[in-house]
Amino acid sequence: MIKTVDLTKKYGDAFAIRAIDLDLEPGDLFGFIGPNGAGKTTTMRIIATLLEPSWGEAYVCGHSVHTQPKEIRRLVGYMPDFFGVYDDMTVVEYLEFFAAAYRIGGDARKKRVDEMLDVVDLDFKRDAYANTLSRGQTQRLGLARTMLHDPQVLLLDEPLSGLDPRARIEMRNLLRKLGEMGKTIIVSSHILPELADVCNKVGIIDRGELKQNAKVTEVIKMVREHTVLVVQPAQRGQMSTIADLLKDHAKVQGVDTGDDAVRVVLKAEVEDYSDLPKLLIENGIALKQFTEEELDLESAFMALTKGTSTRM
Ligand SMILES: Nc1ncnc2c1ncn2[C@@H]1O[C@H](COP(=O)(O)OP(=O)(O)OP(=O)(O)O)[C@@H](O)[C@H]1O
Repeated sequence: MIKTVDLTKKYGDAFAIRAIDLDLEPGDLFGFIGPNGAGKTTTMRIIATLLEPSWGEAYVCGHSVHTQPKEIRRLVGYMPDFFGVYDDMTVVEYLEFFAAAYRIGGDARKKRVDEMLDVVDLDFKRDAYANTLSRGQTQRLGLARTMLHDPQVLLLDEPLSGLDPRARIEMRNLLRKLGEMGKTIIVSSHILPELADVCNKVGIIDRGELKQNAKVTEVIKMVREHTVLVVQPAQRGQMSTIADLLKDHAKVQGVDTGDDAVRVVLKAEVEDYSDLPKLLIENGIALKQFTEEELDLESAFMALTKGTSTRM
């Protein structure tokens, strides 16, 4: 559905994006994550045919941005990170204005506008002036406008930015709903955890280069250098015995005794650690918990974009 090959944009000597290869299938909800200035907007604007690449290719449904931009524009809806709404228009008038620009006329226009207001849950504001909407409502209005021509592909630039927690949840639910409608969506953010649970794939971009591009669970695995086990005995008094038994084990890099569990950091190359619980049980320890610690997404993101935190 969306494919980019060696996609590159240079401004002077500086690379805004460098050799980006993406391959998204119909129905993918792709989280495009990176710090400010990483190249997310540049990539999306090229796919939307609003910007020409320096070299490389981008295809939407097999159409090339170089040779078939018109076909692509019909298929794509692009929502920029900031857009203005007109002061003197109500929500309905605003959408009807853009529907007219898409040459949707007559009854079809009214029907389409009503459908979009329903999808983004903004019907209750239909007669309100667009400039009186909250940031979350404005984003939803922007999304409705982006979808007026029923694009199969949505490119949404930071739709969650500046939203309060409640509006964020609403927008995430809306993204899920659009995914279920079968749209192929690229949604950008500079915060990985905020998107990870709605997207099926994520790409992490830093300084114009795509660092990781895979399913959410795979990305976490890739950035995880060491497996960490959380070991909790049935009896608290046995924590120090666990630490003593494991600290010099050949597969263990180190142990860290906490309040109610021992964290065991395995050596980087270790994959099979099935002998460790066996060893503990043989030494008379009843285990309440023996699990891999989940790597939180914030740490994963920071590990992948090392040294760029000052640019965020
Ligand atoms: N017109 C331009 N002229 C020169 N440099 C540009 C231009 N547009 C973008 N850049 C540079 O290209 C790089 C990528 O910018 P881009 O806007 O794609 O990043 P981004 O990931 O979308 O960031 P943000 O989250 O801040 O929007 C940045 O270093 C930016 O300064």
